[in-house]
Amino acid sequence: KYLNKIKEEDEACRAALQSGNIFLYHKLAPLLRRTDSGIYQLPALQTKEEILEKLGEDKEMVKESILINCTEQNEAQFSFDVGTRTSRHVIHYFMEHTELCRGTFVDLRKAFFLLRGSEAPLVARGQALLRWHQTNGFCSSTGQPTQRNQSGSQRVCHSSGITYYPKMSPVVIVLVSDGKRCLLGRQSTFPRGMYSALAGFCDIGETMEEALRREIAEEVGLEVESIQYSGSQHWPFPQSSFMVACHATVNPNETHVSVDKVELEDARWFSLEEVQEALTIKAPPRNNKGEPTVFWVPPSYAIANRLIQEWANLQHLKSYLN
Ligand SMILES: NC(=O)C1=CN([C@@H]2O[C@H](COP(=O)(O)OP(=O)(O)OC[C@H]3O[C@@H](n4cnc5c(N)ncnc54)[C@H](O)[C@@H]3O)[C@@H](O)[C@H]2O)C=CC1
Ligand SMILES: [Mg+2]
Repeated sequence: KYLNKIKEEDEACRAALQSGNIFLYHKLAPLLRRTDSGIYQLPALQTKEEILEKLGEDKEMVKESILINCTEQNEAQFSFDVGTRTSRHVIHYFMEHTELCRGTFVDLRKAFFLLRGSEAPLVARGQALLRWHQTNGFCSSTGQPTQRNQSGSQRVCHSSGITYYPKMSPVVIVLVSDGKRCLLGRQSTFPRGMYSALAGFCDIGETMEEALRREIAEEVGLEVESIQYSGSQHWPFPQSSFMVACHATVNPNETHVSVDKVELEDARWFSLEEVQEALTIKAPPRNNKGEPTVFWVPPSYAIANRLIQEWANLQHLKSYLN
């Protein structure tokens, strides 16, 4: 309820910013802090904190922070990008003096690896909102500048009256099984050796089930028999996707895979043993060019990993019951 109030009411949001927590980014790379015990955290700065005082004449720009969420104690959480409009000397200051807040700006993919628990989705959400504001400054109907509300939950073109809201693209991600094996594929842009569940963007007007059946037919030429919903995830790469994750089965007598080579470099069936081995790999061994040398699957922060883990667990349960 409080979150909704500060999202909608500019005055309440300005007040919340005074005592709220701010997470810093530099050109969309979040600031992480390494604790003495070697754990990485997302430092929550306060408006009055020394590092923000250093914004000097740009200090007013902290008001451009975007509301991300609020804690259970009703502390508002904001994201602020020091690398976009702040003047050059301030950016210099941040890049030179990040040790002041004992942190460094790191690429979001790396941050996903380093952070634990709820901080990874929070940092992704903060970045997604900053990115949306940075790329939606103009109305696509009139070409006029759009104005944000204080929280950043929307932008309005006062000339056309159009209100724009932060956007996500729905994607269906599916782990196909024939009862004994599961189907994984890789795009040529994936790191070497990494295979994942098949995914695809939903077309406008499609249901999730229709998108799933179409994607599996297009990418590997298989006909899905049954679908089971597993979970969902906001995915910030390369832009905000809303990942809907499902398990699906195919007829065990109709498992011939015909790979669409435009979309995928390879797709094939994997046994439980192969999958189990891959799930134990935290960091794949690499050759002297730095390329992974074994079959591995996406890390635990990706919903693909959860699908694969669930499938392996189910196979275990089935073999136990037999
Ligand atoms: N979180 C996870 O575990 C995983 C996430 N993913 C994500 O799923 C997404 C979709 O997977 P793909 O196989 O690449 O999709 P895809 O099979 O639909 O193919 C991508 C193509 O779809 C078209 N397209 C249609 N609508 C689009 C839109 N709104 N945005 C961008 N392209 C659009 C483009 O031509 C693009 O080249 C990717 O962004 C990928 O990062 C993929 C695998 C695992
Ligand atoms: Mg795809």
